[in-house]
Amino acid sequence: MITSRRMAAVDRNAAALGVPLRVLMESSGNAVARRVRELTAPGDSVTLVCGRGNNGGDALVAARFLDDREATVKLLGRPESITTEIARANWDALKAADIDVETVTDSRAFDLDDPDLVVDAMLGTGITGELREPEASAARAINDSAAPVLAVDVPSGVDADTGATPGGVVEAEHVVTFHDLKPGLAEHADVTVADIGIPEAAEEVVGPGDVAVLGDGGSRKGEGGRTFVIGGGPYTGAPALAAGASLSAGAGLAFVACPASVFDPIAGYSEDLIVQPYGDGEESATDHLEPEHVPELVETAERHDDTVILGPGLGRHPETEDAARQFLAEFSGTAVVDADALPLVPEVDTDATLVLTPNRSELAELGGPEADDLVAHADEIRELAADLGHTILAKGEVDVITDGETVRRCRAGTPGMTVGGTGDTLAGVVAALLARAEPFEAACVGSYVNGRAAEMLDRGDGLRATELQETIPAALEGGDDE
Ligand SMILES: NC(=O)C1=CN([C@@H]2O[C@H](COP(=O)(O)OP(=O)(O)OC[C@H]3O[C@@H](n4cnc5c(N)ncnc54)[C@H](O)[C@@H]3O)[C@@H](O)[C@H]2O)[C@H](O)CC1
Ligand SMILES: [K+]
Repeated sequence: MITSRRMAAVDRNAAALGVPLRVLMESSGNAVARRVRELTAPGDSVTLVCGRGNNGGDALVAARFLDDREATVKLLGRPESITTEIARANWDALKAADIDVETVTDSRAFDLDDPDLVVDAMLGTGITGELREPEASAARAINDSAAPVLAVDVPSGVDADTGATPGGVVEAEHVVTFHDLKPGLAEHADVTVADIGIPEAAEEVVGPGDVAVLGDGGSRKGEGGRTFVIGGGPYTGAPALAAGASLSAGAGLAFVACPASVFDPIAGYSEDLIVQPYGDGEESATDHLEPEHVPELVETAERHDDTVILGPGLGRHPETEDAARQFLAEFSGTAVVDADALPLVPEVDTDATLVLTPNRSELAELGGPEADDLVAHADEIRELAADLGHTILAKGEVDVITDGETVRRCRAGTPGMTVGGTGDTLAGVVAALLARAEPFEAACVGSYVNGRAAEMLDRGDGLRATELQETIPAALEGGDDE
């Protein structure tokens, strides 16, 4: 089952893999023609009623494959009003081949004759709201006719995602749909799912399509969230990189909560970060996170609905580990957990929603496989995510991302990314995306955007993590698709 939003992502990924929509439409049209042939005999009359979008385009292709049937193509509207380039190209191809085509400009004059089969290619996944004219009149004429109907992709009038038919629908005995079943077809009696050659990788490998549809799911696009990094102590660069990258990826504000002893260096890296030291009222400034600091951190993060990043540069002082455990036990918001905080996750019961971003050794410490090739062990990583109840983004040459059910892989990135700090920027990007996407999607797109940001720098071995902050915005815009 596939939603129209996911389908849009997969289409675009397929194009990036060298299989553009025009090629897919050729397969769709071919599949429609095959089904027409199964439902009719040579010489039978078939009327193809075509809308002006790609749903109509599918039937324009099908007509080219139907020379042994009496095919009549009716375009609803003027050829100039065809909305997509590929549908127009297929219209031109029909005309060039001297195949008979009719345009219906007055829907009151829409006449179906009495064909042996009607192909309903008026509207597919591009419909919004109730059927409008001329499609509404044409739908009535199709329903009044005694001819059986084969719908292309979905019966015109139905919402492919919900099955809703707010303004009437073509009553189709048969449906040929593409790639995968649509949720709105679940109740339909005769649905043929046609393989149109979308490569499996378009679904399983994160690509530009995943980035393109981000924010289309009713999420809070444009409202930059707040990132709250709990890190620093023995190291200072890591929390600053994570916070900075989250700003590059759209966070509105980025805070770093750190031990007072490292306030100066962290605050000195960038004027964009808001640095909040803890433990500065003590006799000598704290140099690591301790359990007594935790209640205030939890309270601050929850009060502002911040996305937390727990771990960068935190170190492994036993008191810090206790504090991190306590944070996880008390916090009920959303967090990315990275670095030294990762091994503590399996030890704690938490209500928080977590995205874990382990590298290979941290993955093993979490209880996952010890492996160089993460893809070969994707199933074990999925089981680990299911056991822990959190999303895992396992970092390797190819990243493996899983929510315990679905597994995707991401191969964006460059060999130069093995340099220190790129994991911190990744945590920052994922945290920013968590303000506008579900955890699994934020992890997938975060992995892709961090990798694309490195590819766009084109620095080879001289890559520095600080530089990624400059190309993350463009990578997220999806400009410069592969
Ligand atoms: N996704 C794929 O891999 C493939 C899909 N194919 C087919 O393409 C359609 C979707 O095409 P699209 O151009 O996006 O939309 P439609 O043709 O469904 O409709 C767009 C058209 O309709 C107008 N419109 C919108 N709402 C209404 C309405 N309520 N009443 C009247 N008119 C309406 C809108 O203005 C546009 O002009 C998909 O279903 C597949 O059939 C390709 O085959 C390639 C592979
Ligand atoms: K249709």
